[in-house]
This record gives sequence, C-alpha cells and structure tokens, in this order.
Amino acid sequence: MWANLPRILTLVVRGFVLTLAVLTAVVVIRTVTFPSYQTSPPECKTTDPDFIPADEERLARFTSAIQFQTVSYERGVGTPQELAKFVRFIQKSFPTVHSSPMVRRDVVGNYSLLYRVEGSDASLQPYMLASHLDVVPITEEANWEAPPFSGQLKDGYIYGRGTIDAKHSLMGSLEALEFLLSRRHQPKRTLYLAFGHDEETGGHFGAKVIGDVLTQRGEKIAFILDEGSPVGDGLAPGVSKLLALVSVAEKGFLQLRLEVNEEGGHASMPRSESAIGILSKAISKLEDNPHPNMFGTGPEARMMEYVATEMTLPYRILASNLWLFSPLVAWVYSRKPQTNAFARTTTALTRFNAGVKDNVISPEAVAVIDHRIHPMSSVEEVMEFDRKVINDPRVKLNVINNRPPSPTSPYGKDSPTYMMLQETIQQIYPDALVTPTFMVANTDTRHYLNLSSAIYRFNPYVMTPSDLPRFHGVNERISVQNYERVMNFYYHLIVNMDKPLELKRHGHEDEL
Ligand SMILES: CCCCCCCC/C=C\CCCCCCCC(=O)N[C@@H](Cc1ccc(O)cc1)C(=O)O
Ligand SMILES: [Zn+2]
Ligand SMILES: [Zn+2]
Repeated sequence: MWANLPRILTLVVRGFVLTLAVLTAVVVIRTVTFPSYQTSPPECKTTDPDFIPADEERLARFTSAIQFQTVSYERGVGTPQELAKFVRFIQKSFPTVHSSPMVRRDVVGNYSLLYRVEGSDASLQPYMLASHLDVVPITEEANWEAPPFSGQLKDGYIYGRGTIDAKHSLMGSLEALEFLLSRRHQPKRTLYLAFGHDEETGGHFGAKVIGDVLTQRGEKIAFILDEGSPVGDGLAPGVSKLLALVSVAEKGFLQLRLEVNEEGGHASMPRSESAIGILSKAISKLEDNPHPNMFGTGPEARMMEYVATEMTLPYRILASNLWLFSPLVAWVYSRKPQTNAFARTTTALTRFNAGVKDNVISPEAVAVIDHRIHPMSSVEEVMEFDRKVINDPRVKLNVINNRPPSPTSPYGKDSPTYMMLQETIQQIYPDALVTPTFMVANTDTRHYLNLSSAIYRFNPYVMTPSDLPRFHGVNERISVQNYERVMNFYYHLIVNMDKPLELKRHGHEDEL
C-alpha cells in the first residue's frame, strides 16, 4: 500500500489537472463561440424632419403636468380634485387627439382615461400603451433642489414628482399621438392608451376597471407596453454599454401583517418576554435568513446570456458559462440591493408599531412585511419559508395582499412584438444592447393579464445607479434629452406598429 502511494498521488494529481484542463477548454470555447443575441440597429431616424423636438411649448406642457398634485396616499385615498383638474388639462393640451373622429375617449372609474384610436385595418389586433396619472407623496421636501411640484427646469433637468414615474410616458405618448394625428396619420392598427389613476396604491379603482371594460368588450390585445425598467447606464455589472432592460415578467408580492398579542401591564413588573420582544425576534430572524438565492432559474439568466458577448472581462467568461459559474454570479448579484432583487424573493420590513405609553407594557405589536416574489417561486412557498424561519406560534401571520409572479411574455427572435420593441429602442438608442429581464416592482399590468400574452414593461429613458433613489424619493427628475427620447420612442413605436409584425428570419408574415 505505502509503496503504491506515490503512484496513487500522481494519478490523483493527473486526474485533477486533466479535469481542470478540460473545464478550462470548455469555458474558453464557450466564451469565444457564445452566440450574440443582439441585432444591428436599424437606420437611426432621429434626424427625420418628423422628429419631435423638446421645444418650449412641449416642455411647458410637461412642466404643467408635473404641477398637478395627483398624489395617491393609501388604497382608495387619493386626490380627486387634482385628478379632475389634470384630466381637464390633458383634454385642453392635446386638441387634435381630443377632437379627432378616429379617437374615442372614455373616462373610467371616475378619473382613469382610456383612449381608442381607430386603425384603418380592422383585421389587425389592437395594441395598448399604458401609464398612470397619479404619483407617490413627497418625502423630505426640504432636501429637494427644486420644489417637488414645480416642474422647474434646472441645468437641463425637469424636477418634480412624476417626471420619471410616470407622467413622462403619459405626456410623451400623447405628444407622439398629437404629432401624428395633426399630420393626418391614421394608424393601420387600432391603438389604446390606458392611464390609470391609482397605480401607486395598487390600481384597484383605475387599471382594474380599465381591464374589466376591455374584457367586457371582448377585446384581445396584440401587445401591451407599460412603465417599467429603464435603459441602464452602469446598472448591470460588467456591462459598459447602455443596456435597455425590457421586462417580460414581473415579480409577485406578498404583504404580511405580523401580530403578537401578549399580556400587557405595569412596566415595573415585566415578564421575561413581551409582545414587542417576541415580534422583534421574529422580524430579525426574517432579516437574518433571506429567501434562497434563485439566480439562474428565471428570466434573469437570459438577461446575462443576451449581453454575454458584449461584457467586459471577467464577466464575459462568467455570463457565457452560467452552467459552471451560476453560483458565483448569484453571489455577485446578492451584494447590492438593486441586483439582489433579481436573485431572490426579497423581504422588506415596512411598518412596525407597538406601545402607547412609556410605562405601559404593550399587549400588542404589529409589523408589515413586503415580499417581492421571484418569478420561479410562489406565494405559498414564501409563506411556508417565513413560518419555518419564525418558528414561533405566538407570531400570527395575516395576509394583507398577494399576487403570484406574472407569466413570462414571449421574447427573442421568435417573438415579432419583442423584436419590434427591440428595433424601436435601437432607433432611439442605436448603441444600446437590448435584453429581456423582469420587473422587481409591480405595475398596473397585473390588471391586464387576461387581455394579452405579450406584456412588456419598459421606460425609454437612461438611468444611472445614482438615479435609482430618485424613484419615489427625493429630487425626482428627468433630463430634457431623456424626455425628448421618450416622445420620439412612442412616435417610432406607433409608426412601427403599422408595419406587419413578422418573423423576419423566416421571411414570412406572421400577423398576430
Ligand atoms: C442587473 C440589472 C440591474 C438593473 C437595475 C434595475 C433598476 C430598476 C429601475 C427602476 C425600477 C423602476 C420601477 C418603476 C415602476 C415602479 C412601480 C411601483 O412602484 N409600483 C408599486 C405598485 C404597488 C404594489 C403593491 C401595492 O400595495 C401598491 C402599489 C410597487 O410597489 O411595486
Ligand atoms: Zn409608476
Ligand atoms: Zn411609482
């Protein structure tokens, strides 16, 4: 035995070296031969005479739109008077849209707007562009560089609530339609514009009712585009080019109320455990035990593959070889909140209430948890996980609200609508990569799921990592250049939707 030891060791080392050599060879071959999912951009049309400039008049209209304080506070609690004023402003601001015999406008659920622009070819299924009229309340007003409802133009940026979420797309799509209709353009394909008035509190009285109206009409929609992920500049690790993130799915959510009821009493004679203490332990267990990393099991893995050939080293090697490096990429993603949200179901503690007086032991403690559920998980799985982690029957888990993750819409070369969207994005951003991904937050599209199987969520403006906190935060703003891109994106989209939606690779028409 001992005599053979050197021989055995040599064999083990040789086996190890051989395995390493084979793995390295496979990794290198896959990296250099990995297919590119990017198509060359179509001719850039932004120099067309039909280009929509962000001129004084259009900027003034956008500024005015920001000045309406259409805040949604809680479910069913909004700002009806502001919404009514904003609706009248929209009507006055786009006279051609509102007087065209091709356009039917319905006010739905009191303040939401549904426009139908009649196409000339009734055999084509309509499509829908969605946005919303409402905004979230302001935070830390004193820290804003310009008043939050001013729409003030400062150093090339328009400041105010709603500039990126989502009055840009509401106003931008109406500008594009006004522009086209005033040039006597009649679309071939019928187009809907759908603007809910309570997206920020779940869309229960706006988008939900719009969805019901369209369902009652028996409408089937070829594709829906709503607010969503942006064109990222430096958002994704290893990608130096602009990255247009088209969300083909969205996470689900589960909002839970955690409640503990124990005996209260005089603070001078406390028991060893209190309602507050028991609940604190439960929520700190939830924070210490994140839901499992699921990176590589959903559309986020496709996102890596779509951009693999364009990534900088060493990310290119990792993204081309997810079969081997998925756990490493998962770890890289889990290090920052904005990428961690793609890797797992997240846990956010959003409320914590207990106690009424300094010398009274509170008999009750309540917390709210907002989970965003990874597309490959489910409401039941999340609930089960939480129960196991908390492992304390004194903590009651009550479901406030929940939604399963959305279905995934078609993407890639076999999807004419996705390819049309990609082409339109490249008309505005010729150098950008386009990739499918999923939304880590939720949109009104959850109320439109039965209308279409091709639902996309995309914001046609550029965002850097330092812009992300402006979402629902302080100093929300959009650059004039980005607002111009938004208007022209919708203009190109409406024009492109008149072309047949075809699978170009196969050279035949595949009309939806
Ligand atoms: C690897 C690539 C990294 C890319 C980083 C991506 C950044 C994403 C950037 C922007 C996200 C923008 C999200 C915009 C839409 C937000 C909409 C929203 O806030 N919706 C509410 C809806 C809601 C849900 C549940 C409720 O009870 C009320 C409202 C939300 O909270 O999700
Ligand atoms: Zn929004
Ligand atoms: Zn929002």
